[in-house]
Amino acid sequence: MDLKQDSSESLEELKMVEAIKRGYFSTFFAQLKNMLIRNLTLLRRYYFSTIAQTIVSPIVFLVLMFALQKGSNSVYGKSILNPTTYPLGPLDICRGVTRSSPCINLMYYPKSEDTDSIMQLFANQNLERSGLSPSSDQAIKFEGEFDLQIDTPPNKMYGIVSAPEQNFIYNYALNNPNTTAFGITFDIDKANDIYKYQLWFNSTVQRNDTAAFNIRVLSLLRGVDEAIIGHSGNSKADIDVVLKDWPTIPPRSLADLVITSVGPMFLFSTQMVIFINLILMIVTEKEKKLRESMQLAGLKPEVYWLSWYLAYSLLAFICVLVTQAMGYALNLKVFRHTNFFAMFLTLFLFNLTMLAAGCMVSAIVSSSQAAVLTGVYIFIVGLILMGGIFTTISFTFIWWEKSTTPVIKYILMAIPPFNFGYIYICMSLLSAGSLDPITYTYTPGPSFKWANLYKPLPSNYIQTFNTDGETPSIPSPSYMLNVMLINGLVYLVITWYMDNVVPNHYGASKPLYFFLSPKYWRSIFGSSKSPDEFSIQTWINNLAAARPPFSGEDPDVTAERKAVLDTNAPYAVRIVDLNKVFKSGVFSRKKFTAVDSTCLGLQEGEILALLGQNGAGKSTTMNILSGVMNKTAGDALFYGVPLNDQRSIRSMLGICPQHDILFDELNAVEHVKLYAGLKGLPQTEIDRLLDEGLYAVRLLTVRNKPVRGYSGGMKRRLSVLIATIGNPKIAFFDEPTTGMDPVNRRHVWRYLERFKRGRVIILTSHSMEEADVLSDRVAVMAHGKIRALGSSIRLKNRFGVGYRFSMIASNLTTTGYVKDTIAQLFPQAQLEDDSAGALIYHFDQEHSEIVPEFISWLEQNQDETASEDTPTISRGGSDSGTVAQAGETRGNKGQYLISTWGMSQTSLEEVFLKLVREAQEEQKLLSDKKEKN
Ligand SMILES: Nc1ncnc2c1ncn2[C@@H]1O[C@H](COP(=O)(O)OP(=O)(O)OP(=O)(O)O)[C@@H](O)[C@H]1O
Repeated sequence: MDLKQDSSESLEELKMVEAIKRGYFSTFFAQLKNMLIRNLTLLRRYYFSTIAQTIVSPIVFLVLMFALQKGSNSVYGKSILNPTTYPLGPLDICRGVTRSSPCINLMYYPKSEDTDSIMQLFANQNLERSGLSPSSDQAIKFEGEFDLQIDTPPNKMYGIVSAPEQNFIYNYALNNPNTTAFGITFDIDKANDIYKYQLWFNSTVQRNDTAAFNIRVLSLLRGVDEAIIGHSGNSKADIDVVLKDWPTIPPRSLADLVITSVGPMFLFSTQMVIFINLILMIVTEKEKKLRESMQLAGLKPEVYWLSWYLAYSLLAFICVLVTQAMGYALNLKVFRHTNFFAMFLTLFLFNLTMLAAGCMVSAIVSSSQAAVLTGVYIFIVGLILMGGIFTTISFTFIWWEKSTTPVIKYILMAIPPFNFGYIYICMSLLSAGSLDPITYTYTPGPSFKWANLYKPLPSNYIQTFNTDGETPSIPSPSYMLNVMLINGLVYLVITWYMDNVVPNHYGASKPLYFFLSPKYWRSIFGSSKSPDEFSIQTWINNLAAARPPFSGEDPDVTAERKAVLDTNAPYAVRIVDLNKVFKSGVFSRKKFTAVDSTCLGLQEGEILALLGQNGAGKSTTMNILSGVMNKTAGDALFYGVPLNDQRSIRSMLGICPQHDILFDELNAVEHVKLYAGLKGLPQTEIDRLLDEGLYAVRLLTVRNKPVRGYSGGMKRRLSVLIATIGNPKIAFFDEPTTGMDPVNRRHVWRYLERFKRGRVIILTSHSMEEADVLSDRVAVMAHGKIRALGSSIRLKNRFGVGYRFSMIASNLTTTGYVKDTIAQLFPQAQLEDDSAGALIYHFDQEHSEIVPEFISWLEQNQDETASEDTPTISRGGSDSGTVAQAGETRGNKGQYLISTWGMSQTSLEEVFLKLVREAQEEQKLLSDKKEKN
């Protein structure tokens, strides 16, 4: 070993050891620096999510907050220049537990001459003030005695009655809640003109509006004070009033107030799990190219969407039923007292609409990371929106108030959660009851019937902020159901549009106005031009841009270029002047040609191997031909069908992509059934595939194992089998045997060899052996151009480096003699190697006629006995085509100059390397020239 090199390597090692031995903190900071660089690079690469997290997030939520504040300000921010006047009128008659149930207006104690007189006076003045006749039902009359027991609720409307004892008023109100509007206990010192009384009112009574600050209490106070003054005759009488609330006991039934106000938020959240999952499933399939793969197998996009939509609708259906069952089980009033079908329709339609919204998002978003992010965004925004709007019932109806700009209402109605929340609140108010937020008055709900869907909520349930006293004209729940239906339909239309115009993984998309093109509709409804109507000549004429041969182009490639333009040539596949130009970056104007004017004609039963170094343009060519990538120029004709008629072409294509596109959770049998089903194969053919097909690619024993447990080679074999399902007329195999062991590779070769009959196959490979064994013709690509084309033999003959002979001299002393003799007899032979008696000679291709003569010379000079135990030397690559070997019995022996010899012809690999080297030199010259200019 070289000492110098040895010592420098040791030095390097020492430095590394030193570096590793650095202190904890220096290592810590060095690692931190590297990880920070990595993380920031990742954040830059995932710019979509980075922008969403840092910029979009605060903007969206603050705008939302701002909008809610603006909505609220539009109510509270109004100046009230003409405030409403509230004249202090008479005391209205009481209302019982419900509006029409019996009640007592006023109960007083003690019963005495004074109190009777005061109450009588009060009744008279009140009647006068109310303008009612004494016989009116609305008049509050002085009745004196009260004829009911403490535990008997009133059976009619009582006016002013006296209580039989001190605690009667208190106990009666306690035993019969919400039946007595007011109570008064007097403490009168007539001698000194001191009139004290305690006024009982009920701050929780339903509908009686008797809270301390209520106008009814004021009316009563004023009336009683007037009566006292009238009774005493002294306007300066000392009147002292104490207000006291009734005792309260909890009502027998409480409103599900929390469920009313937060119900929309919670039911929205229940649905969002399904919504986010739908987006994730569809986008993940897009990201993994699984959808593309199924579409290549003939799956119609509309079927794809519908299949997901229906599958998730089923989940939504179950989710809604479980929600309702839980509502019943938990005895929630909003579920129990709402018509089952009305609730089901509302929940299910909301789910369907949200699923349509999910499809729309999936059509726009391309990565699973962005999908989750978008789903979570929608969830949070929806939650805030629902929290902001529906937790205060008045906000539900504010949008229909005259003072609210109608445009806000229309914007909100474009969002399904808003429409759902509105319907839910209507149901809830009628079924779960409601509580007046100002008076804390509970209103029980009568229940929500099917007919209520078609009627706006009764005005007494509508809570508003408005100050003009007008009840807003709100829509019926069925109107909002229709709006939700329209939401869903609009989302589905946007899904269809976006699915067509948003570029797929390979950057292919339709123009923004695609739906205006009759060609699009023809392709959907299957009336594309039949091959008979199609004129190849016209097609070729339209491709007038077909380029002239490149300077220095190989004559075989040029000949092919001409041949594909010949309409009489019996090609099943014609590729004419195919081009693909990529932009170097999103914002870059630099362009890069990945496929450069490719022309190829393929006949039925032919396998063409596309060879080329990494990045030569093989996969790009395959992707364009498969229709997943848009071409920049040129075209291809498959059995008379042009490339843009993808629906027709896909029915005759079989594709094995470079990277396995398989469903991890499905096994081989399920894959075969899926793709066979998409191709519409009969059951007998599916059964045949499951037996013979899986056997041919050696997957029979693992056919029921999920693909996630397959080795790389197994996955590849399954991909090969899938590409052959449905007897495609044309099949593309992009590196079909990569990662396979030699045994399985041979099984696949045998399978493809049988499969090629009556079809056209294009395969790419990095295995020269594969190309040699399988292909009828080989096309070598470099820098997007086809450099050489022809059978493997032809390429070897045309581009081969000739023949190589290796030999070992019979002993070391004869080596010099052998060399001299060969130099003298065969001056064309070039000595390539000479070490320890082993000689390697090389004949150029143009001297191939001398080769037989040289072989015969070697045979004559070989020591037969020595050859038996001397290993044969063969050079020229593992796949070299050795045509002769030493050790055979020969006739006339010469001087026995050599003990053994071997010969090899140029391998395809050498041809390939030579062509690639030439292409690289050419490319370098070209770029040097560009740089100089
Ligand atoms: N979507 C794309 N955007 C930009 N450049 C691309 C895109 N796809 C491929 N390329 C570029 O086009 C060139 C050809 O790529 P292609 O995948 O066709 O090569 P290949 O011959 O199949 O290579 P390999 O043997 O490694 O699969 C490469 O330089 C590649 O970087």
